[in-house]
Amino acid sequence: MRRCAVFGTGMWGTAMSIVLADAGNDVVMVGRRQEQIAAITADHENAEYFPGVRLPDTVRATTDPAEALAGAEFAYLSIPAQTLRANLTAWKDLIDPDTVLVSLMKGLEVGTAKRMTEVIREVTGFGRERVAVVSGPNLSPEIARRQPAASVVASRDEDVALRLQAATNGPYFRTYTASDVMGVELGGVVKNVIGLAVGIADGMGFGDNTKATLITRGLAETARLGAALGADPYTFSGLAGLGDLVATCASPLSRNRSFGVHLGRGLTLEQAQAEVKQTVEGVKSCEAVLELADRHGVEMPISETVVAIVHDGRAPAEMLKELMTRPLKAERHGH
Ligand SMILES: NC(=O)C1=CN([C@@H]2O[C@H](COP(=O)(O)OP(=O)(O)OC[C@H]3O[C@@H](n4cnc5c(N)ncnc54)[C@H](O)[C@@H]3O)[C@@H](O)[C@H]2O)C=CC1
Ligand SMILES: O=C(CO)COP(=O)(O)O
Repeated sequence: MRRCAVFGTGMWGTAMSIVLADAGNDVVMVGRRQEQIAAITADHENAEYFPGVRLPDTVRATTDPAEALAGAEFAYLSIPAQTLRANLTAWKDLIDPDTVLVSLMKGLEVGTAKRMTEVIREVTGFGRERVAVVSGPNLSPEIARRQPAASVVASRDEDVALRLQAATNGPYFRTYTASDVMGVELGGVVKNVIGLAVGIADGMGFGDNTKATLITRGLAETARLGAALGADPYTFSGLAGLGDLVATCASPLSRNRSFGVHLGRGLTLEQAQAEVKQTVEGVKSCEAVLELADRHGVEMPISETVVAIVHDGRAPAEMLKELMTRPLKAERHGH
């Protein structure tokens, strides 16, 4: 039986562990809190996140990264993006020479604006055949309850993508391979920022026309950034682009969208943070997205609006007015 390590015992690490076990893998989760780890192994439940959802018997947990990594074919990383560099620096010498690192994260590193696979390669020195990403419309509460969904497994190495597809595909989780690692990652990162924007609009009391406009123009600015960086534009109409954007912007289960709703209703950043306790990647990553856009001369007006509201304390109503009164232009693909 194939061994998979999953770093992170939060919502997505737990849901992916269920997927991997149901797909026939032996799964070892790595967490930090002893009592949570013990409960996952003994009670087969991660009650903090998914009470009543039974984890398969082939899932166990440890606080010891070396134990989880021993013999692991794939190590999935599901921790907050801003903690990846420090954690991986501590773990890298424990990784077997054949293990492939798989990012499940949807954030950019603040300060460097690097994607997670870039951070992984920089910290470990691994070649591209040892790094991959999984991303798609995968709200963890639905996946943990085994509702059907699909996702993209991307690696620059075709053999790795196929092996990862085989390992990750299961009865209710259908995986598609891709080679456009950058596009798949950018889709997952920027959809969180657009999810915040849609949430803000919702919190301000606007309806579906406003939200559809933000989703569509949000996808346009995502694709514009991707094209400038060298990603495949078609990736953004796939599961890791449009698919994830729709799931996030439509669902009350999305933390990014919910966070936006609080801001739209007039809560401050701190008040919204107190309401949404789990990782909300868009809050930090939106600044890094803009940095990347600036570096490449790409206009991202919705992301700019989100940064202004989230980080500069600008009023949502004032920012919306600015967004609506930008210079008029033609709607063309890639613009
Ligand atoms: N929840 C979801 O539906 C999905 C989440 N993701 C991505 O997965 C990543 C993780 O998100 P979630 O599991 O939802 O977040 P979460 O907040 O539920 O869990 C985060 C986990 O990381 C751990 N953690 C926090 N700080 C840490 C640190 N400094 N060092 C080591 N571990 C630390 C926490 O203890 C927790 O186990 C994010 O990048 C998110 O965008 C991707 C797809 C779906
Ligand atoms: O990435 C996700 C769904 O694909 C989860 O979105 P949130 O992080 O906004 O909850």
